Amino acid sequence: MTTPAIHASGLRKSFRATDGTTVVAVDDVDLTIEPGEIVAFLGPNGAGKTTTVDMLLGLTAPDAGTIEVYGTSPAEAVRAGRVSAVMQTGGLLNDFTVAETVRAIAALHGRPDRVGLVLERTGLTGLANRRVEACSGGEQQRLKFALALVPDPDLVILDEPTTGMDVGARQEFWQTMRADAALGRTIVFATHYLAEADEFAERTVLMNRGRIVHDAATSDVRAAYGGRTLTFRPPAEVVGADGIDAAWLARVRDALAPLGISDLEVSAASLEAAFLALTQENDDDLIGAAR
Ligand SMILES: Nc1ncnc2c1ncn2[C@@H]1O[C@H](COP(=O)(O)OP(=O)(O)OP(=O)(O)O)[C@@H](O)[C@H]1O
Repeated sequence: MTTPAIHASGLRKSFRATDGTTVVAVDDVDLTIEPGEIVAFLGPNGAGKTTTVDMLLGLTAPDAGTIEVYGTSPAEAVRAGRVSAVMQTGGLLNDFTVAETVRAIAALHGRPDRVGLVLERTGLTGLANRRVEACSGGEQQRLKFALALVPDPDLVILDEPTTGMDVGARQEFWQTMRADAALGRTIVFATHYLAEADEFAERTVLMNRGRIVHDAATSDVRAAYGGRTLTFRPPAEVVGADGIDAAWLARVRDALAPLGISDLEVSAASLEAAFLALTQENDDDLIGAAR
């Protein structure tokens, strides 16, 4: 049996808020991730994604529960170079160039041989001599990803890596990630963006209020909860500038009526519908935050 990349059981973490109340950030989370999986942690603000990621990386100690990363403690796995992270904020020195940054981290890891390769993998070779402060937000995140790849880790954990990027930069970032994941690395990422889970992750772990409310193949999440909506493509000749020809739609409704179908709506099934359904079951109040 292979050792799981991550095996966490009964994880709990609470914080004391400034008003003296206790916030349960992570509440009894069990999670096993096998080597080679690509997993999205999806959830609204405050769901507990970052706290979970911090515990997986050994940055925060759980109040209760156990975590093993490749059969050892998270801190040991990080020290051994088996796990790397791309965090939301900070971590880069503005005065360094891209290449100097990668060289400095490679020296720390004793892997100067990896500099050229990781620059190339992350599409940064052409920007090697650009100062960090002159790089766009997307380029800086790619640089962080390059740094994470220096020790050639088995597992990369990314905490909302594309926050603040425009659509183009996000796509570029994920293209880089996708190319790397194809080489067999295990990837776990936290995101607010449903589209990112949908496009990139084979498995989606949906968190809300510190708990895992759903954990399944991303396609199953959609099928189970968003799949109630019927969609189809009408023939081109009935679609005009104002939408679908009303008479044609009426014929469709008449044809479906004998099948017991009513209130037919033409709208795309989406992971968003699944997400809203799942978090609604868990807590109505947080739906606004998820949008
Ligand atoms: N250091 C801390 N002190 C007090 N409360 C905290 C601390 N860290 C997290 N929390 C609280 O724990 C809960 C979970 O936060 P966490 O950052 O893990 O959620 P998240 O899903 O990553 O949210 P976001 O998407 O907004 O980053 C929130 O209510 C947050 O306010």
